[in-house]
Amino acid sequence: MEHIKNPSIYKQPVILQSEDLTKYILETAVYPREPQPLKELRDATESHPWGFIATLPEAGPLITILLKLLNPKKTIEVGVFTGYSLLLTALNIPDDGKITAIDIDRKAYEVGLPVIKKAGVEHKIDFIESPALPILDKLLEDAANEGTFDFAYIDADKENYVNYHERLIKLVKVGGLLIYDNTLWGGCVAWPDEKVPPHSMPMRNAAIEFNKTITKDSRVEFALTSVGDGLSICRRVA
Ligand SMILES: C[S@@+](CC[C@H](N)C(=O)[O-])C[C@H]1O[C@@H](n2cnc3c(N)ncnc32)[C@H](O)[C@@H]1O
Ligand SMILES: O=c1cc(-c2ccc(O)cc2)oc2c(O)c(O)ccc12
Repeated sequence: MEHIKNPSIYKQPVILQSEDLTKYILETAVYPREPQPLKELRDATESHPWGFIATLPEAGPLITILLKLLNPKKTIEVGVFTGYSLLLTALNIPDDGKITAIDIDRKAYEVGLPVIKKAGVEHKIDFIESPALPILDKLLEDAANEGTFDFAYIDADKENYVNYHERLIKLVKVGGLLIYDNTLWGGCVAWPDEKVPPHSMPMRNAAIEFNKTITKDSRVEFALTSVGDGLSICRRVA
């Protein structure tokens, strides 16, 4: 992750503003039911200097239920890192389901890859090492790709969420889901500017802009949930 210069400044408060409540949820309802491969991948990620940017395990059960309901055959992920959300998806789609997984950092993906292989789901994954926008644009050059994805998970550079949405809304079918992570940015979205640490401003402002854009977007139903670091769940309706 050479593009982020100082990891410590990115650490943020927990969304629930209560360490106790977060601990309660994790210990009561998340860790006891977390599939072993996901636990292993989380352990492998702990030694990574950027380990804290992985999708929070609190988000796992909700995403799992949505995937089970949707039973997606064709999915796309923007922002893989070591693969927590990727493995979660791979474990919860059918055996012939496919995930196009895009990230600029193959090294981080390789941290989780042995766990993904051991879990027997690597055959579902097509990992592409690249910035995501040109890949999405390339997919859209072929009209046959429009409306073919059942599910998209977006957890990359927050400043590009609006740009990802404009492309993914065309790639995901009507009835399909798009889930965006970090859309409450540690709660900072609700704070006055002067309370927000300067290093948090760009991503906090990007989250505010994204939430405003999606609220106005009549092509989706939209639930902004305080799960994990804020999960925006969008269902394409038009
Ligand atoms: C927060 S992490 C993803 C976490 C992942 N979903 C998980 O569960 O561990 C963000 C990832 O986005 C990637 N990224 C940043 N900018 C990107 C871009 N323009 N295109 C593709 N990936 C990008 C980073 O390399 C990083 O691995
Ligand atoms: O602290 C972060 C930083 C990111 C991040 C920064 C720059 C990029 O190009 C991509 C991602 O992402 C995070 C994240 O997804 C998270 O759940 C917590 C913290 C951070």
